[in-house]
Amino acid sequence: MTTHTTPLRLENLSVTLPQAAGGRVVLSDLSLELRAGEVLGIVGESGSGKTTLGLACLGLLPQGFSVAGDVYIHGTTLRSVAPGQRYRLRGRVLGYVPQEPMKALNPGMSIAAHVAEGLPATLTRAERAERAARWLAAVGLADGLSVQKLYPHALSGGQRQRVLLAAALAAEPDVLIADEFTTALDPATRELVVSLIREQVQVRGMSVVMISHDLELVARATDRLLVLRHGVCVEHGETKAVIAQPSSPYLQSLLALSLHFTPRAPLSLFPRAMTEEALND
Ligand SMILES: Nc1ncnc2c1ncn2[C@@H]1O[C@H](COP(=O)(O)OP(=O)(O)OP(=O)(O)O)[C@@H](O)[C@H]1O
Repeated sequence: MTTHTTPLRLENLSVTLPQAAGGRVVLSDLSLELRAGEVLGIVGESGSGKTTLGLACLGLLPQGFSVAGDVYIHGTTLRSVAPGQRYRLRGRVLGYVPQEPMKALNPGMSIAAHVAEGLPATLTRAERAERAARWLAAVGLADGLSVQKLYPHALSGGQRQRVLLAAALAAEPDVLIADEFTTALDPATRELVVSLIREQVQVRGMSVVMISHDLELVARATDRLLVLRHGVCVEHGETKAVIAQPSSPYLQSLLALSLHFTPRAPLSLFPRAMTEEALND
């Protein structure tokens, strides 16, 4: 979609659980704007409302959840799009990498079919296969063409997570909502997929909502940070500034827990006594 409007805007968004599930407010009066080419990190403890926020942006909250306020996609409120039509936004406009790769893939669909789902209908069969293979390779599934023939059961959790990311990125979305998309990945693969996302941000101006428990990752991969607690925004601002000077006691304690153990410099594998320098002393 070629447009100069704001890709994603939330205006006083609140979400309440169905009465049968307790009728509790799980997201409270949230407003934000995500510009083209911007990466927004969402952090907060388990149950703070991160996934609910992602699903609300996609218009995919389960039936019975009530929503107050508005989600605007390129200036159009989701309210004006019938629930049955919202899937049309998936792919080229909104990309989604859900939190649970095991549940998100259809066991009866090949990997090729998953990646092809969000691609433009105008592409030929060969073009689809080529694009799918390219993106599967880009996320580190080296032999993209062979992977396409497989079914989800044949893949590990980390491979499934990468299939979901490849499927979302292959459609070249304006906004990518990635919910805990690195949990099953080893550190090298995590770096690979994060730099792939950053590349799409720079090259195409893709906007990203990055939901994660990994504060260290969010601190270096996002431009802006929003911290949720019990569904309420307790901190929101430029990532570097927020991390350097957190104003809420909650973020201060999260940072103390998450960053305290991160080594500031690579650790030497050997004690000084065993190094060449020490031997030559
Ligand atoms: N389908 C549902 N039925 C009942 N309660 C729900 C449902 N989905 C979410 N909730 C509740 O809404 C609150 C927010 O849940 P949400 O999944 O958004 O949290 P989260 O921050 O993403 O957590 P996590 O980090 O564990 O994924 C939680 O208290 C959760 O129990």
